[in-house]
Amino acid sequence: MGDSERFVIVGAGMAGAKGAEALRALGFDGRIALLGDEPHRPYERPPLSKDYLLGNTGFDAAYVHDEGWYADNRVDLQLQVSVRRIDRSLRQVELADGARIDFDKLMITTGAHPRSLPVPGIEAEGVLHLRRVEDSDRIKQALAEVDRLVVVGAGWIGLEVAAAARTAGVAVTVVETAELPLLRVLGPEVAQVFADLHRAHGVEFRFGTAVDEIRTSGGRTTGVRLTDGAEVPAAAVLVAVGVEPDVELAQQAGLRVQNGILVDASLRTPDPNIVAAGDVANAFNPLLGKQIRVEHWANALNQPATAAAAMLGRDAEYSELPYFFTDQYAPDAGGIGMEFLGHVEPGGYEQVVFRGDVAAREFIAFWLNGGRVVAGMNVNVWDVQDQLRTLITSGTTVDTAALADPGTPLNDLIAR
Ligand SMILES: Cc1cc2nc3c(=O)[nH]c(=O)nc-3n(C[C@H](O)[C@H](O)[C@H](O)COP(=O)(O)OP(=O)(O)OC[C@H]3O[C@@H](n4cnc5c(N)ncnc54)[C@H](O)[C@@H]3O)c2cc1C
Repeated sequence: MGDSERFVIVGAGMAGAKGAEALRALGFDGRIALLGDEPHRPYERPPLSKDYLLGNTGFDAAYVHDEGWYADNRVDLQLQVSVRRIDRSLRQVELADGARIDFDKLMITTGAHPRSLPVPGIEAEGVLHLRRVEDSDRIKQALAEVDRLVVVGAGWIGLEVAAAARTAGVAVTVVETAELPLLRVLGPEVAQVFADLHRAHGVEFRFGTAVDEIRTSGGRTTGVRLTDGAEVPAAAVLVAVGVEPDVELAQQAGLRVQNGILVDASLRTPDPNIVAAGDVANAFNPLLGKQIRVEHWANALNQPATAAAAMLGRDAEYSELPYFFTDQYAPDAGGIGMEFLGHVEPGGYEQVVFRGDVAAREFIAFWLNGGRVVAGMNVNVWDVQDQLRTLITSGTTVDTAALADPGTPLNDLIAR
């Protein structure tokens, strides 16, 4: 490893910034170029659907590093720079303007973008998506102007924006093809908790139906028509139907792509000079024993350290359980803060056990498979993540009555 080596990171979001940080923390002394197509230095996206959207925090609070950090750490941060090609044989990336940058090792952290909806009217003014700070600003402005927001998709982002809109006094209709919000990720038992939460705050759900057409007048949206024939008038429509990983560069470079860039547990692609991390990476997780692409903040925070180690030729594996958090409505207004740890497949668990008061939204839910806890979610209950992690990774067969009993410390359930 010489001083003249140049490592390039494509994608200046959370994972890219953490990748640069990890390289320096691991002692890499060569050149680092961090290339991003947004006009801002790397920032965190969770506030964009929560406190930033609500105006409770400014954009400054979202930056991953302060402005001076990049120069202090000799990270050549290049913004508004779009990489259009990776040339593996020459070990160069080509920018949109044709300029080329050599690399010895490359980390791809291009993230993901919102999935579009293939319906007429999708291009109309007032149809919104949410990924970047500019999107959040547009939604904030819409919430100040419209009486009703239609949210298409009852996933995490759709629900968080629904909560922000209700908090801002805007009427909300959520359209969802499934029969409950978050059904695919949580299953019906816990999905019901989120349906109840939002109904209690005045959200109207249209389940079991999809958007057929976005209605427009003079190029502006006037609402949606649903596949069941119903119409919902609204001057703003948020399309929140999931994201797609930004894999084009990898695909064009001949790397293996399948729901993200396929990488091993060390986050290596089959090309020894290229690794991937964050939302774009479909990595083998040794704890789960399978490939998984995780679209969550903690993954973008932690995975790059393993990718950086791989760039430096060191042995490291990323074997964290997926972790996710959300905040919906203020805690003093009957809202929830929750953390989720583990992984549940649709239909891939046998039972959900609740501990605590579900009606009061203060509980822990445990998903069990084969008598073992495979995932857990603490809702308005804190400081249990370490115990949950140990419970899941220990593979202990648990007594469900004791699991449901708040009087039994979680640690007592873990086989020693
Ligand atoms: C509104 C919102 C709320 C969220 N809330 C939560 C939450 O509450 N909890 C949670 O766990 N997770 C949450 N997430 C998910 C979390 O933010 C993501 O997992 C995380 O941002 C992924 O980071 P990343 O660096 O992998 O990708 P990104 O953040 O997408 O960054 C990738 C960057 O690469 C750039 N890029 C792409 N292609 C190129 C190219 N060819 N050339 C140059 N640059 C390129 C992109 O423009 C982008 O800036 C939320 C996400 C959003 C959008």
